[in-house]
Amino acid sequence: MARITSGEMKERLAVYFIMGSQNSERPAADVLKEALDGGVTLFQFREKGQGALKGADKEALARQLQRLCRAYGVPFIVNDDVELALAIDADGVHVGQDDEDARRVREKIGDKILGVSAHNVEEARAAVEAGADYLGVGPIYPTSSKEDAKEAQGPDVLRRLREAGIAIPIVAIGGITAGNAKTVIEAGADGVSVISAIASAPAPKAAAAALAEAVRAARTR
Ligand SMILES: C=C1C=NC(C(F)(F)F)=NC1=N
Ligand SMILES: [Mg+2]
Repeated sequence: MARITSGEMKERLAVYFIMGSQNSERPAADVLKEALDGGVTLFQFREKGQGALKGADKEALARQLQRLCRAYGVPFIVNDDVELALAIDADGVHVGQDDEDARRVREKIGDKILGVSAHNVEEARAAVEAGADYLGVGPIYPTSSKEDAKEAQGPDVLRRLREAGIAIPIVAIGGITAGNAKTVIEAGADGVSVISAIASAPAPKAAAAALAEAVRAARTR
């Protein structure tokens, strides 16, 4: 398997759903199935926070959600936990600035997808050097999904990265909804990533479809 191309990565980043067992009262698999039916293009298993599963329980949930994604042809990304990603042959990993060094992770995962969080031009450049396939940039807006989130940066951080010549696929994260997705795409993001906009929605399928439509409409400008 070769490295994902930049073009395919940008397509996959259109509607990037992220969740774990702590993001919904409902079983994660039920929410994920609805999100996949609604058209999410990429999924990240992020098992964090108060009450997060560990060890065998975490791996069992990961495998269950991975099977669902495989049935829909949607790549399955694991947040933080590189060893879990390798153990279950996930399609990729996402690491933040305080996780394992991106260069080391690239060495461990070979051609799998590598996503890196970046908050500024310096971190973005370092992630590109380390072999990232995409950057997660944000929080763009205030978020309720990440306990230790940094200050919301607004869409301008995306413009600053593009003006600095950062051409790598970028997904915006943090407080994104169907109502503000167009703004972040116009500011330079290739797609949007969400937790609560889908996981906390009364109808996750409709929420995913609305996000997909907002991103599609914004791209055709
Ligand atoms: C902290 C994070 C920042 N960005 C992303 C992603 F959207 F995947 F790029 N995932 C995370 N877990
Ligand atoms: Mg992390």
